[in-house]
Amino acid sequence: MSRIDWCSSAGGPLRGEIVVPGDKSVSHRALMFGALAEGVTRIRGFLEGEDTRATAAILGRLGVRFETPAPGERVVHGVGLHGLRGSSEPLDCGNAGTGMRLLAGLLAGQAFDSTLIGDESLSRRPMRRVTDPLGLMGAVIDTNDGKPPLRIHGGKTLHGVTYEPPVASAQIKSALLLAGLYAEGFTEVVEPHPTRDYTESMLRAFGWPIDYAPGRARLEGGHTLRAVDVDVPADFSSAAFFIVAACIVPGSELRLKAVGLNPRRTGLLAALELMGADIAVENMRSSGGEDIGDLVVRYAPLHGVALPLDIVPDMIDEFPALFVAAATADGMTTIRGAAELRVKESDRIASMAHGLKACGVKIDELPDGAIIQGGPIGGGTIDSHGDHRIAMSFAVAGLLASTPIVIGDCANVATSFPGFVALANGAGFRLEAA
Ligand SMILES: O=C(O)C1=C[C@@H](OP(=O)(O)O)[C@@H](O)[C@H](O)C1
Ligand SMILES: C=C(OP(=O)(O)O)C(=O)O
Repeated sequence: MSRIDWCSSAGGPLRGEIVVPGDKSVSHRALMFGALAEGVTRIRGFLEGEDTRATAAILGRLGVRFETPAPGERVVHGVGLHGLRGSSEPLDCGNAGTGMRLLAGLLAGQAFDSTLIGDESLSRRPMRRVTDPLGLMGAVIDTNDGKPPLRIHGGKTLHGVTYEPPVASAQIKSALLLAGLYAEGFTEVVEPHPTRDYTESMLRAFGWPIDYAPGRARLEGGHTLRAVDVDVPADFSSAAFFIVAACIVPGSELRLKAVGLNPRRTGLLAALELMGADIAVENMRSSGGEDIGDLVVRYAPLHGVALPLDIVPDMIDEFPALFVAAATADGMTTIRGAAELRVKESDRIASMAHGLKACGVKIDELPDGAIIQGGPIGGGTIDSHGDHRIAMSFAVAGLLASTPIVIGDCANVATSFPGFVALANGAGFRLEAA
């Protein structure tokens, strides 16, 4: 990947209507369930990001045929639960933790061996959180001291377990449920806090019997998946950068259309409302069992808060953007209970703290969060640490900075948000190549 640096200058207000790209979590899962189903699955609104394309490429190596009638569309020719064929080559998940952890569960139940690899960032991320419980089900997976590559031994008989993950993680839950499709008996996951339930809802839509309620999911192996079309909503996590931008730049009024509003994703709205934001949800409707709606975000002065612990898992990918909102708010914001941020594409607490300090913001790192003193933001040169969400968050900070913010290493934005720069500049950002 060639290096890309950005320069974000004071801009705005943010005006007009935008549609952000399709949801990453839903796109990964639609590919996987479409591949394992009997019949043809049509996906609309598919995220053309590097993470989801890596998952499609892996499934292609395993014998699944895809068509791309137009950008954002995929036709998946399902091979059935036992129709994948092995690949002697390593399967490259790129930057995607979701891709690797879900595929680990899916591949643990196959008759063939597989090796999952990832880029430098993914190769540093913890995998025991999935390989240990998959091991309890009878899977055999070798790791590099708990990190990728994952060498998954095929031909193992899996059996269902009841598992209580130590951290709230939809990736852990989903890996176990995917392995559970191939296991004898029942697989049950009981979570410390409910996480996004796309795996459960999509399994049901594809005809697999599953019992689930927030925080609990249970299924039995040995059924069949039947192809069904999937409409992917716009990704709330991508919308988050524009939501925060419109909240903090005076004079803004921005409509984000048809955004996925799964309640396990929208903690940022609750956090910003506590801080004084003016965000309205309009045209709320249901599509494929998911809530979607338009968000109308108007500028309002924000004030600092002590973030309630129970909304943390519902906004786990939105913290870098929230750090920026807190840095511009009046007063102090305290974030706790978010240690998971340290094991994302970068250590997001450290990345945000270093970057905000470089822009003159007073921020104290905590092991599981930060204390941020809001006030004016200065310019500076910061490093995204190759993390898409850090890069886009500092692009938002640049809107209010007294001098430009130069953001290093932004190519990874293409993993989750292709077209970010053009969409941002169309809405009022002043973002250019540095
Ligand atoms: O299941 C998913 O699609 C995801 C789950 C979350 O990770 P964890 O399961 O590690 O919390 C999130 O951070 C990631 O971007 C997508
Ligand atoms: C954490 C993220 O993704 P993943 O775990 O799939 O790499 C993210 O997109 O913020």
